[in-house]
Amino acid sequence: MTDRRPGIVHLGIGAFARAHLAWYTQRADGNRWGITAFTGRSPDVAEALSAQGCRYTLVTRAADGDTAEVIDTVVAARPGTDDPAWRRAVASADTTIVTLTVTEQGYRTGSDVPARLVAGLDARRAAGAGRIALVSLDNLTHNGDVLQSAVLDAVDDDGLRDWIGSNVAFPSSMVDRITPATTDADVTSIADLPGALDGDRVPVVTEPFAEWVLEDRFAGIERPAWETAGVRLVEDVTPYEQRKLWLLNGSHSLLAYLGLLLGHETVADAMDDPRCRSAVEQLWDEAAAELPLPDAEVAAARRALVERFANPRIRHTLRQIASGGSEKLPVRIVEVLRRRLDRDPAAGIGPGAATALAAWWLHVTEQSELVSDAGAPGPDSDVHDVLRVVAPDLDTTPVVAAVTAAADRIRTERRGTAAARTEEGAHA
Ligand SMILES: NC(=O)c1ccc[n+]([C@@H]2O[C@H](COP(=O)([O-])OP(=O)(O)OC[C@H]3O[C@@H](n4cnc5c(N)ncnc54)[C@H](O)[C@@H]3O)[C@@H](O)[C@H]2O)c1
Ligand SMILES: O=P(O)(O)OC[C@@H](O)[C@@H](O)[C@H](O)[C@H](O)CO
Repeated sequence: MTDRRPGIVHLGIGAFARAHLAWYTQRADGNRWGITAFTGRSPDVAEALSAQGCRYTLVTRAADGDTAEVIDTVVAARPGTDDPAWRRAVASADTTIVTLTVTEQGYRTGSDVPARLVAGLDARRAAGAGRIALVSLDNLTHNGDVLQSAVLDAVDDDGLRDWIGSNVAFPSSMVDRITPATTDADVTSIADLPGALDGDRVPVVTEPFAEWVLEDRFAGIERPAWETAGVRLVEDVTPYEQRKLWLLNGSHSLLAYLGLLLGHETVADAMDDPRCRSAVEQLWDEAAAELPLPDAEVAAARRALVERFANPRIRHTLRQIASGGSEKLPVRIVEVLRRRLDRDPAAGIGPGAATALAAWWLHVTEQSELVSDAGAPGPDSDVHDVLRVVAPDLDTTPVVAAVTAAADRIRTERRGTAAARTEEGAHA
């Protein structure tokens, strides 16, 4: 039995929530809070976690070695299909926080996430359980506002809409900790690691770095003392989320598409390729020009990213990051470009953004077998089809010319890579 108060309900208990939310909650001083976790789709993680008492090993993987700790903040794990349990958990007076990691798609038209939240909130209103905060931990701009709109769009009862307006807070947050999908090799390799849970089937491997900036919108809502664990509570999360989305996630997407085209498998491999690295630096220069932050802070974030991306022991696969580009590129790349052109229409698209869009175009057309993205244009797409999906307002002659030229350069680099491989093969 746990002595933790089951005050947090989480939807989408994947690797990230277990490396971030659960870890921060374990480190917080004061009352011990627990998480009732629901999977977003497949029940597998809930079943595996339940089979081991919901405890699991968090492996912190630094460039020079691993450390392990057992996380015990998840107090129950349920399949997302268990609707009665979901309603009960959200309606419980113990619960004051609902957190989500449901990917970018979870907020889009066609997702069932908003309706599930509304069902839970309706049960809470009926139970008279009081105020609650819904906290998105997904990589979206103004994720709290996006979540609020998605929830309100799914409500068709005016009384419930009014209740949500008075009783539900939607703080935005910036979350950061590179957490790749756990591999079978990870499961095997932790068996002998001191501090690991015996026989763990669902460990999580993450990097040493962690950051969480959270809007302080919890008036009348109890929450863990996350600030004692290093969480920064702020009035406005905007500059922090822009720093993270435009520098980290933007370059991740660029590395994913360009790196896959040039034959790389992981972020660290791609970062080691001067062609990818110089495109990343160009993209960062373009983002830095639009960021409302002191130069020194941006420079420090860039230095930290070089070190984090180069960690050779974190196998963050480009294929994982490449998924869902049609949802990710508008937020990570196109938003910066739009601001650049608004500020100075003569500036044109920068080389970093042009390379990122060109690489995505070639990814969807020349590597269609790797594409995992329902919103992506098909394998016969031209540059206009690509822009129509991620930047319809930017289908202009200069943008088309720059993206086409960048695509030509990448094709030439690909031919160079293929020729070098053939030659290496001949000499082997
Ligand atoms: N992994 C990271 O490094 C990282 C870092 C920061 C933020 N995030 C955010 O967390 C999200 C999840 O990452 P993860 O590493 O835990 O992935 P994961 O694949 O391990 O887990 C994803 C979870 O989301 C659920 N899900 C996926 N699509 C859904 C949908 N359309 N509707 C409802 N639920 C859905 C899945 O069932 C699963 O429970 C990311 O998309 C991102 O927004 C991840
Ligand atoms: O998790 P996704 O699929 O939204 O994006 C892939 C990565 O860019 C992302 O997970 C980063 O690793 C993460 O945002 C780091 O904090």
